[in-house]
Amino acid sequence: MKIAIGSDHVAVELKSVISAYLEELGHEVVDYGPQTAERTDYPKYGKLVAEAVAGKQTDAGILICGTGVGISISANKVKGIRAVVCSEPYSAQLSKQHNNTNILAFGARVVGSELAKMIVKAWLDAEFEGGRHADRIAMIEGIEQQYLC
Ligand SMILES: O=C[C@H](O)[C@H](O)[C@H](O)COP(=O)(O)O
Repeated sequence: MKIAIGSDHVAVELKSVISAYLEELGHEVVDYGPQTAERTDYPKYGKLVAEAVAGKQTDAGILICGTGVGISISANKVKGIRAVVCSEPYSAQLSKQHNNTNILAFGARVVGSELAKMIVKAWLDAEFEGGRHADRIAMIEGIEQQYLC
């Protein structure tokens, strides 16, 4: 898979660890920054990765900030994005199986690198189940049509 990754200043180091892990798993990684730990603003990188995923330049996205909250909220403002913030693998897995999430987020101030890898693996390995869940995604898209231009 081709995977977009982005963070803010808090998570530059964890972004490198996760990028290397993704490459070990055989994925192609596109790094949307930042490249240094100089203080910056997570909405910029949430938007860049969300646009890559929504525009189908990449198959999926991973976003990391201090908590994963701000950067996932930012990504979710882009039409077509279903970003989830997780701090354990179970929610990551179910977010793909039931909610067909296309961006995974987590917090560098919340999870360590080994737990982050487990969360990433659970998310990547899971598959959307469709059926009743597809009906609910269609309902989410209905809300999006109403409120996002
Ligand atoms: O949701 C926001 C993230 O956790 C940010 O990483 C955090 O707010 C950055 O805070 P600071 O600028 O104090 O490092």
